[in-house]
Amino acid sequence: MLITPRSAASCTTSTLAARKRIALVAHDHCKGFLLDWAERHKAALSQHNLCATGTTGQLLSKRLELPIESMISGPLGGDQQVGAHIAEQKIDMLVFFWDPFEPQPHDPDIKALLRVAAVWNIPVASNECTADYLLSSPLMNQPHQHRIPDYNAYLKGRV
Ligand SMILES: O=C(CO)COP(=O)(O)O
Repeated sequence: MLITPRSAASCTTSTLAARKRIALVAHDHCKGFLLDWAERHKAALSQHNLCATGTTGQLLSKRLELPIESMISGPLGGDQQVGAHIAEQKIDMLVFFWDPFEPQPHDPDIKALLRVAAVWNIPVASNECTADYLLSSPLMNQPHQHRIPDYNAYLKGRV
């Protein structure tokens, strides 16, 4: 039996530019890993536009000395802010070292962020190894067409 993706009818494509808009996020026990990873990849990251949740962003800009747009701190709404930017197609890629060992007070926000990243089909790295693979992809520095929800068709079907 051929299984058609449920959302196939309401998808379209969009192009991720060669210069990506990358969001960087890490939970407290993972911040050291993200900072070390980002420092190792500073040259590659400097080719892109970077943003981050509040604390992560402050630490990263100190360490990397690169321009980084810092949003609100995660527990105060930063995950939601990043998620909103993804839904608005203002963020192309998410590197989120979330902590698999610690419960977080803003767990619903974290789930929502990861969900919206899946909805908008952007590349997501949730650990260092995947982040290495992502950054070494040839697609990092070239335009890349990806499938996204067709919002106009979605609305048309609802009103
Ligand atoms: O809590 C976070 C992600 O869920 C990260 O927030 P901070 O970068 O402000 O610590």
